[in-house]
Amino acid sequence: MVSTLTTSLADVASSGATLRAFLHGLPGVDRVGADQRAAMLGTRSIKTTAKAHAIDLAISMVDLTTLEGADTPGKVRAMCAKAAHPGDGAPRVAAVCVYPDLVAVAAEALAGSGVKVASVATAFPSGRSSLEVKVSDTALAVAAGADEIDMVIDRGAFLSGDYTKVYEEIVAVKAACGDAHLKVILETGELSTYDNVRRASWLAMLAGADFIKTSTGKVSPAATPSVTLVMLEAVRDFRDRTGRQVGVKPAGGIRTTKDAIKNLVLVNEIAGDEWLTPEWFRLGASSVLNDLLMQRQKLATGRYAGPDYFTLD
Ligand SMILES: O=C[C@H](O)COP(=O)(O)O
Repeated sequence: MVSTLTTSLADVASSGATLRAFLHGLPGVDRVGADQRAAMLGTRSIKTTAKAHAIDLAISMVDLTTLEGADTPGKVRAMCAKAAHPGDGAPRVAAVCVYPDLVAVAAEALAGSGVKVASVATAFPSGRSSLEVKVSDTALAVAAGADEIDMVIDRGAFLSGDYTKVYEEIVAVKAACGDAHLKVILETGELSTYDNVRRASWLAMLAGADFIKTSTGKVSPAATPSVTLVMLEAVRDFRDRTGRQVGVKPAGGIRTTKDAIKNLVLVNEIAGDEWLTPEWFRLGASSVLNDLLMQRQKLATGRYAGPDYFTLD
């Protein structure tokens, strides 16, 4: 059954018309219902023992990120040291995410640590360049040691209905990734509607995304609970239909332990606990790790450490 459906989905992209018909044939998202459900799940409280486990799980899912024009090799090395050994027995994070020119620095600093090197690519964050440049950006990052590539979709093409262009770019970038995993950033803050978030999620998955990611962190709103919910529904439904599991990465604006735990509740309730591992769920964030470490220490000792105890990101 699954293979028949997979085959029919493969045909979906055989022409622009069939792709459009498929994406516009997806059920519409009930915006009010999605907002209410996300808000309701965000109020769930968890017991202290479960909280300690949730904090460590969240730390292990962090893609510790720096994407600033002012980034230096020194800053990236310091981040990598913290990513691999956050301190006080906390688990290592999932990945360090940097611009392509800093991949080699991160790869050297993280060698043997188990922490992956992720690189944004494809003319991040706007995606406004030729396909040739995007593919080369990707190939260079992979050659420098990236284990994971975070590409952006062409939002202009998507919003003007040129789904084939978006699809073909993802397929080409996926090919340039080789063994590296591909995360496809939808930039949901520019997609206007939840229906578009659902369509872009399916488009990325059909084209071969290993992960779908909400945002670049450069556009607001970024990873709202509602868009994460819509994307979790999409990966759940995609797996039901094809048998292939795709990961989810909310990114941008996730700053506190509360934000992180709300995301874990969403994953558990919407996609299911098979997504509750760093293999299938990531939190893209520049500063949440410090708060997770502070709350972790508070739970263990009953008090907060001084403000200079944790290195600043
Ligand atoms: O992918 C991650 C984002 O770029 C980080 O955004 P943030 O600085 O809001 O945590």
